[in-house]
Amino acid sequence: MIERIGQGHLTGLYDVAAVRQIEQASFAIEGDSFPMMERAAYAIYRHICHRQPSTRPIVVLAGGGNNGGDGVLVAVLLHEAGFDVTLFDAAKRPRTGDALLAWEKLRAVNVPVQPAEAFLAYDRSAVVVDALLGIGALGHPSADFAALIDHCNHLRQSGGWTLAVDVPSGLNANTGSGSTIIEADMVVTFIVDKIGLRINKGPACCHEIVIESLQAADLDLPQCAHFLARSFFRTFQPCTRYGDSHKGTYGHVAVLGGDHGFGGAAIMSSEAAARAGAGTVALYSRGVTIGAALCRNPSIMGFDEAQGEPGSVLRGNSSIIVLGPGLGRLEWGHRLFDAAAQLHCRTVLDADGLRLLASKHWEGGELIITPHPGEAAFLLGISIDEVLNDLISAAEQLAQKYRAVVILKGITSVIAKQGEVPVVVGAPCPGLARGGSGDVLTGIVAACWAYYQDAFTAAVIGAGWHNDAAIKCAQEKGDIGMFPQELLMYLQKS
Ligand SMILES: NC(=O)C1=CN([C@@H]2O[C@H](COP(=O)(O)OP(=O)(O)OC[C@H]3O[C@@H](n4cnc5c(N)ncnc54)[C@H](OP(=O)(O)O)[C@@H]3O)[C@@H](O)[C@H]2O)[C@@H](O)CC1
Ligand SMILES: Nc1ncnc2c1ncn2[C@@H]1O[C@H](COP(=O)(O)OP(=O)(O)O)[C@@H](O)[C@H]1O
Ligand SMILES: [K+]
Repeated sequence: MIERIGQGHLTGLYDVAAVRQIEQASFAIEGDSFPMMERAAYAIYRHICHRQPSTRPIVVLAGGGNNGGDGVLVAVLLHEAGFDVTLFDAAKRPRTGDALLAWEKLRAVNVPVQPAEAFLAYDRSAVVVDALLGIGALGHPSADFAALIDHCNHLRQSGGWTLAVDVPSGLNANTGSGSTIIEADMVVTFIVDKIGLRINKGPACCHEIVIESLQAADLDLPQCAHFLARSFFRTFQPCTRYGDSHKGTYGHVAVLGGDHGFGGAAIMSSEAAARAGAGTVALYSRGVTIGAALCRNPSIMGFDEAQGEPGSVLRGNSSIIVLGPGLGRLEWGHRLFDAAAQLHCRTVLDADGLRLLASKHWEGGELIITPHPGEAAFLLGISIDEVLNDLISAAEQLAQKYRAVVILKGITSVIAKQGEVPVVVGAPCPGLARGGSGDVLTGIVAACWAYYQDAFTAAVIGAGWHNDAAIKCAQEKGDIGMFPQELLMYLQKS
């Protein structure tokens, strides 16, 4: 189902081990490894000519490995083309292999070279080519490399432009983690798209990613995940409606929650379900919350405890329940959680619902759970760092442990289900980094579930749609100016 909806928009994300396998196969076929480094350098050179054809000076930061070797060859090409290029040499030991061959070429054409430390005093507005560390980096950058990275980021803040070769230095290409990382306007990554560029801190450091396959061998290796690019939503409008339809066609969403003090969460979730196209939406909450919800959105149905049991807000077994936003962890929340489980309906579980899930056994309907890394750590009994250092595995473990479809939320979100390749969706949107964004997500996902029926499809489309609408909203209102519920007005903007 996902493949059908993705229609070629789902691309593979690979880890370093896979890249190394492809690399070795390619070298064996070609009988030499240096031509691939030359193709890598030429690809970078082309992108610089295309994107920065100005007379700005160009700085190449080159480490001692093959990532640095790429940078060295880029410097040669730029120098020969008449650019004002200086290479800062950060190698700590004599180069070997292809990196040495590259260095010999550089020496033959007299590219200006300075020691890496001199870069720390460099203050011109330049194009910086980051070729310090690539997929061979181990652990955090050494202190001297971290200083170079910090200075590069400082220059960028003052008007510079940074292109990262293969991977922004300091970013772990497998986990997307790192302490001091190059912020790259453009990352030209080689052979395949790498998982670390798309999760955790990766997306915030890679403002644009270009993949250059370098004519590498075409091996059929397992992907860590698929990536659903934002461009998907340029041509795909989720939850479109049909002429031959009625409200029942688009399903019923029942939001249970909104204890005293947290009513807004349940209101936002129900409003999101309605705006994302659910045929009917009901809210079961405290009386005061119902009053406020109906003032904002009279199209939803509101029921408080005095009017009956939680089950009274359902419309048959096909209803989708949202449980968690504003649920609280007091007796009221516990009771609602237990009552919701008894209803055996498909359930989107978030926030306090997840905290209760960790301590109670869920015997209710099929689940989509939407933890952020803190909640994921709690659910798995591990630390947040352990979750962040392997988001894909954390999402997969959650899917297995709770027999659920999982949306592990973050700057990008990882969607996992047992037996499926996980999908990464989204792009950075700092405007979403505020209370309520997750509540809005639950409502959108519930409406998608009612529409698409398949939980994994609903989770992928719902999470991507939420992110896409938020980015459009932020473009008009600004990251500080946007409220989570306002993104709902952008669910249908192209
Ligand atoms: N795949 C391909 O087919 C192609 C690959 N290509 C390119 O090769 C790149 C991979 O090259 P690679 O394997 O030489 O590793 P690389 O990233 O340069 O790192 C090793 C160097 O970093 C250093 N170093 C490590 N950790 C460090 C730390 N924490 N802090 C500081 N320093 C640290 C380490 O130093 P050492 O430990 O030796 O002192 C050594 O000098 C790949 O990303 C792509 O750009 C292209 O040519 C196209 C074809
Ligand atoms: N910087 C960011 N870039 C992109 N998405 C973000 C960012 N910060 C938060 N989000 C998204 O916003 C939502 C936040 O959810 P959550 O932390 O549960 O918020 P709350 O519980 O307060 O509603 C998630 O969907 C997450 O993916
Ligand atoms: K790099």
